[in-house]
Amino acid sequence: MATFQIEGGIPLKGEIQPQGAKNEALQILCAVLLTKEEVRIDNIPDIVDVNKLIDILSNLGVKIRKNGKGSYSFISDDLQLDYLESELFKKEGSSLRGSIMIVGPLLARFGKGYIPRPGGDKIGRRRLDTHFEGFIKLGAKFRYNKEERFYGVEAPNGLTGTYMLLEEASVTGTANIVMAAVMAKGKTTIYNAACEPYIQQLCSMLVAMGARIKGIGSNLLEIDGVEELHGCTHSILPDMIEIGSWIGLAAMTKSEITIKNVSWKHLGLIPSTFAKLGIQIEKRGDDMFIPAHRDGYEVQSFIDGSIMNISDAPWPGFTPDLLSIMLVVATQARGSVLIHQKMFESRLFFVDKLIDMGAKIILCDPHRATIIGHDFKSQLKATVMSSPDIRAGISLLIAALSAKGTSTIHNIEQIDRGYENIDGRLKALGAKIARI
Ligand SMILES: CC(=O)N[C@H]1[C@@H](OP(=O)(O)OP(=O)(O)OC[C@H]2O[C@@H](n3ccc(=O)[nH]c3=O)[C@H](O)[C@@H]2O)O[C@H](CO)[C@@H](O)[C@@H]1O
Ligand SMILES: C=C(OP(=O)(O)O)C(=O)O
Repeated sequence: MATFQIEGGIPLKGEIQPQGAKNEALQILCAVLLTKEEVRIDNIPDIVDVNKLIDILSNLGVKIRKNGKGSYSFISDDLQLDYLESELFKKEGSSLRGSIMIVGPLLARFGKGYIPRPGGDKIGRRRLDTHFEGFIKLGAKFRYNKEERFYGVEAPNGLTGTYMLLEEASVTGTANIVMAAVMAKGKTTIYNAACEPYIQQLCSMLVAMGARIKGIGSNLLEIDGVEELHGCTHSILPDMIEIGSWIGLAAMTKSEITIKNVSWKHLGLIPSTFAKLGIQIEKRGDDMFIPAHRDGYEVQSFIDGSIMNISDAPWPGFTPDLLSIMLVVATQARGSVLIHQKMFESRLFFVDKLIDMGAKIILCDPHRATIIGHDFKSQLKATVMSSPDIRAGISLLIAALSAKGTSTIHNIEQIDRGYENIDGRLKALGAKIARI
């Protein structure tokens, strides 16, 4: 278990280039299984979850060539499907959430797909019903081994397009079903599809490979199945959750930071939601400038004067992955705010650690926390903590960077799952952080 030691209270300054998006990379990497031709992907982040998925692809027999930093080519012309029934796959497949998205492409191309219960953050129940109900609608037979928690779908005679209304707009569920449907016979209509930028990117990549998809960007996708898909090149967007993390970090540590090439048009409600906490964000071309908030930042009020409430919703709503960061930033705001995490059940328990550090937080229930900001009149105090999940981890790191004294964060593997060389990049901005 690795650990960070952080000396807090030092304002940072400089430029940061956001990494390629973790959650887009996980979808795009699975899509390489849909063709025997070469697929080149650029801007792949060098993070634990993505590297684990690349290892899974390699063990499946995908030929992988590194072209340079963040750029790989993949050829899936001779896959070893036996690997899917191996003990190694049970271990590797269950170590991240993104592995679930190999099932759709394998089902589409080879008529079978298997997966152990995938890992990822332990932030509440993470059902897979949407994925498997979609595959069943396309004609697959489903089985689940409860003992081994191993899922399987098979369709030896291929899949057939149909209409489906998803129970939830699941992100990985939509990606999986789309990838299964692109080579099904006939037309598939998916209503209540997730439509966030990374799903749009996946669909655009599939179109570049020869798929026929209408409605990209909306929650109604219409897919006309094709016989086969071809190679393509694809570049991954900057990671909007990482961009949000840098905004939060800049505000809470009173740092002046420029985030380069953020791809503004894909950020949705992220900038305006930080503005609700009074955080100033300046658009400079495609860069984002965060001034040093030397006089703090003030929570805005609703028109009727009621207490500010920040909550999540499926895209184009505000992403649940940034609520932990909003919460920590609110601990130093001027004013009070209610953070309501609607989508996940156990993502707010990390506030105990912030309360230990002196933050004023009432955890109302597992979904809601009220934060009474200190307005920097009282600095958080350094402490020893452990990172329970990726976004709580980065939030604790932000708290530690703003706190008085030296903090220790254990279990930083959780942060490494999704943030590339976070300590190196923080040091380049002037932070005092050591990996021990
Ligand atoms: C690898 C990956 O891409 N992970 C992301 C993906 O996870 P993932 O695809 O696993 O998440 P889902 O979209 O399936 O669901 C997330 C949570 O929201 C709930 N839910 C979802 C849709 C809905 O309409 N109503 C609803 O309540 C689900 O029950 C679940 O608790 O999307 C999540 C939601 O943006 C992000 O937090 C994860 O970072
Ligand atoms: C919840 C997240 O990741 P995963 O779905 O991979 O657990 C996240 O990225 O915040």
